[in-house]
Amino acid sequence: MRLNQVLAGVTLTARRAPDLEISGICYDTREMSPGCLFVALPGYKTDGHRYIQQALKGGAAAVLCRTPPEGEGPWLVTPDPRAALAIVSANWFGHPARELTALAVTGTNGKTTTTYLLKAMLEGVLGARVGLIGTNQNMIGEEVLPAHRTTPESWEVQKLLRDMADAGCTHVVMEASSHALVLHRLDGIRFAAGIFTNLTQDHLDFHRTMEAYRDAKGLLFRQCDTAVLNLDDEAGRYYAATAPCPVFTYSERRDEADLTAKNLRLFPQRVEFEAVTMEAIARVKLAIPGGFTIYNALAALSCGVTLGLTLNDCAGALARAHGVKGRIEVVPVPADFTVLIDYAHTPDALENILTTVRDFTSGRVLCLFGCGGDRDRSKRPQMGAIAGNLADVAVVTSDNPRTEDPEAIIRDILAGMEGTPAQRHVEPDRRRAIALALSLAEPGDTVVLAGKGHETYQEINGVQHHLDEREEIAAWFSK
Ligand SMILES: CC(=O)N[C@H]1[C@@H](OP(=O)(O)OP(=O)(O)OC[C@H]2O[C@@H](n3ccc(=O)[nH]c3=O)[C@H](O)[C@@H]2O)O[C@H](CO)[C@@H](O)[C@@H]1O[C@H](C)C(=O)N[C@@H](C)C(=O)N[C@H](CCC(=O)O)C(=O)O
Ligand SMILES: Nc1ncnc2c1ncn2[C@@H]1O[C@H](COP(=O)(O)OP(=O)(O)OP(=O)(O)O)[C@@H](O)[C@H]1O
Ligand SMILES: N[C@H](CCC[C@H](N)C(=O)O)C(=O)O
Ligand SMILES: [Mg+2]
Repeated sequence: MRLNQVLAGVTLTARRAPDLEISGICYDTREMSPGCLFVALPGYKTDGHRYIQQALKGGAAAVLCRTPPEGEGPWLVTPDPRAALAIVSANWFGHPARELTALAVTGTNGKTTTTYLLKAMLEGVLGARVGLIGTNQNMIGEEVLPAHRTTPESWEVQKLLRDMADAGCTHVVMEASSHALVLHRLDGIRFAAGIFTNLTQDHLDFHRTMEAYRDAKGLLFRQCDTAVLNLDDEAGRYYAATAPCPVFTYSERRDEADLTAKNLRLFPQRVEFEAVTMEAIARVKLAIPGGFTIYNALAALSCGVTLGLTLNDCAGALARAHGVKGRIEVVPVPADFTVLIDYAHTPDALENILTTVRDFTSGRVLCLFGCGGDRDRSKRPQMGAIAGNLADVAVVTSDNPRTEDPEAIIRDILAGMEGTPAQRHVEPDRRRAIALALSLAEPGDTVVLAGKGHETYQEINGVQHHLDEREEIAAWFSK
């Protein structure tokens, strides 16, 4: 493709490059191919501008950057290379989002679950082929592709959208992380609906304050036809008052919402309720337990209604939907206690899962958990306090320590557990901690392994070591 075609819509403040042919676009010299346009991204760990000479030596046809390198080029200067990367990527792939009905889900918890409900709903009601982009995996219809982050870099997002459109997908549902919104990974995509689940503490290492975190998520609504908002959440009410697009609201508690849930019934393996709009009432049955599941269902149903589907059809499709890997996943075990794996890695999620489990447990609740390294540290004592107050037995261990000392992370957690009633065990090795938790379980108990959900690895010092909690549970029972 010609460089000028790729640059359409990009603000350029200086240019020392002719209109040459380029073979692709790249933002990392470690994954570069000759002839590409290298986009230098100013980063948090290093700066892509440091790698410009390396990129040129490696055969980059031109460089798009914020500060020009020494020499005559070929280079082009743009004030915000991350924003520019999104535009050139969309140009390269021919704006695939325009060929799809795109839906985005943002919020602290429930994004992955809600995207799966939406996919099941659109497939069930419309018989549509639906793409999915999110934490667990990316999907083109039924085809599964690995995911490395919740929302990939704009180049990867646009490539996935192209592949989806070419494969006959009519819809895409994706998670919009707050990082992605701030870092322009979704720029240039118009969403038919942007769905907000909830806002509670997470990622303060990146956003610094809850207001900044809220505003990051709010960026989504600048590029949506409709904002679908949880009116029971303070941030949801804030967006309802400030979103620059039409709003559709859902709630369990506020009758002024466009869609409400009535007659809620929680069972050990499912939830049931009535979904009510001005026009219709539908009975909803969803085979995922937990009070928070009702909110995820309301989010999906609201989105269906904004797309013009009937509430009844949407409810019918949800009745056939099932749970998501690593989200309140019950692991079958040959014992008279229950073991479940859940992705709760925020204070709010941990509180929700432990409260939910308590309602259906005749014996004790045992909670195994840790906290991720190189992430929001202020979550740690909060999660400690929640486990200490809501579980009967807490097994404190490691999550993904990343580059931090696991013992130091555990100390941060234990600080919040001071004076809480739970019986406490500390075992930094997660494998051994799982065995310990299982050995402590008695008939009627529930063991919750929290934090790693679908993950099948543990990241320690930049290396991903295989660790699948399902395998650990099976190994313990086969001993
Ligand atoms: C905080 C954050 O999001 N960081 C992202 C950001 O990294 P960065 O700005 O720090 O990049 P950097 O390492 O300083 O490098 C700057 C530039 O130099 C380039 N480079 C670097 C080295 C080299 O040898 N050659 C080279 O060209 C890099 O490719 C990059 O373009 O831009 C990079 C390129 O796209 C991303 O890989 C990186 O994601 C990192 C891996 C990450 O862990 N992100 C997490 C926090 C994240 O995005 N999480 C969210 C939310 C999760 C959720 O709640 O669900 C997600 O969407 O997954
Ligand atoms: N609506 C909800 N409200 C509060 N907690 C929830 C909700 N839905 C799910 N959870 C809890 O949060 C955990 C993560 O759920 P899910 O993966 O759907 O969220 P997510 O927003 O995609 O998370 P991430 O940001 O890590 O991708 C679940 O395992 C469960 O404990
Ligand atoms: N998307 C989240 C996932 C956290 C998962 C948890 N297992 C951890 O490592 O903290 C993050 O990157 O913060
Ligand atoms: Mg997710």
